[in-house]
Amino acid sequence: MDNVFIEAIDLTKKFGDYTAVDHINFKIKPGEIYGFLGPNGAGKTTTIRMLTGTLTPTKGDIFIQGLSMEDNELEIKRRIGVVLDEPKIYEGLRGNEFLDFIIGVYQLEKENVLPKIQELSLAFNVDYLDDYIGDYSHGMRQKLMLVSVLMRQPKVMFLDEPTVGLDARAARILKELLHKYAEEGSTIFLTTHVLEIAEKMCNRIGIIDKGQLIAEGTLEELRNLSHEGHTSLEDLFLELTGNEDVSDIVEALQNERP
Ligand SMILES: Nc1ncnc2c1ncn2[C@@H]1O[C@H](COP(=O)(O)OP(=O)(O)OP(=O)(O)O)[C@@H](O)[C@H]1O
Repeated sequence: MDNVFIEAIDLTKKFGDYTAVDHINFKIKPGEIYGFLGPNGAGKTTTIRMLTGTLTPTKGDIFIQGLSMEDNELEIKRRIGVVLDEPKIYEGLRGNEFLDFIIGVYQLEKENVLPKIQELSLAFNVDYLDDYIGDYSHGMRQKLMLVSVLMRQPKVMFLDEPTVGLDARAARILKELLHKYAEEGSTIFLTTHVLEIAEKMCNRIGIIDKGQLIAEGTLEELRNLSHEGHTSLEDLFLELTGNEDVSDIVEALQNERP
């Protein structure tokens, strides 16, 4: 168990009669950047919410660094870092007040963490820490959340659509940083529906569709799954999720133009 940082066993979430996540199993090791890929409504956010302890599964187990979520939710929350798609942060605080708050909550040593804040702020062009969060754009909030998580260097990180709202420069910096953290032994679980991101950032990819994990592997392994000989992740993704006939749809839409 000790060489697995994130484990989902038979993970299931039902909302009423609807099964949003359907008996999912995976194991993610230290040093892996695992991309969780799927079309809209496939169950990515629901899965990440269960893995981070904000949503209780209907069935199944979660282990983070060998600790069961059921018995160790608080300790797991202390250890992990989470950046959600729509960061909900205190609008009435200034950026640096929010970071101070996080330093207090996690009882971090200021002298260790302040240089990291400086480094990360420089990397992500976060030069607005004196301003109120309420006045930030989505991308500015996203970058503040990234600073607040990365400054702690958690060994297990969950990022929901991490590049949405980031400009090209910030997205590139994030990619480089995640690779560096993975090389140092951290595990990163990220969701995306941007295939290029999965292709460039992740060393293993799981594809979820209608709540089920329909394929998993390195890009190379996934390519070998293609019956049609697809080599691009985009074509492969469309083949596996049964959405291959998009060209017909696009053509039909073009024909509808006045
Ligand atoms: N609280 C909820 N109550 C009822 N249904 C929900 C709830 N949360 C999610 N769902 C449903 O579960 C399914 C999976 O949603 P989820 O947000 O996990 O998808 P996703 O893969 O993250 O999609 P997207 O890429 O569009 O963000 C959807 O059909 C959604 O409508």
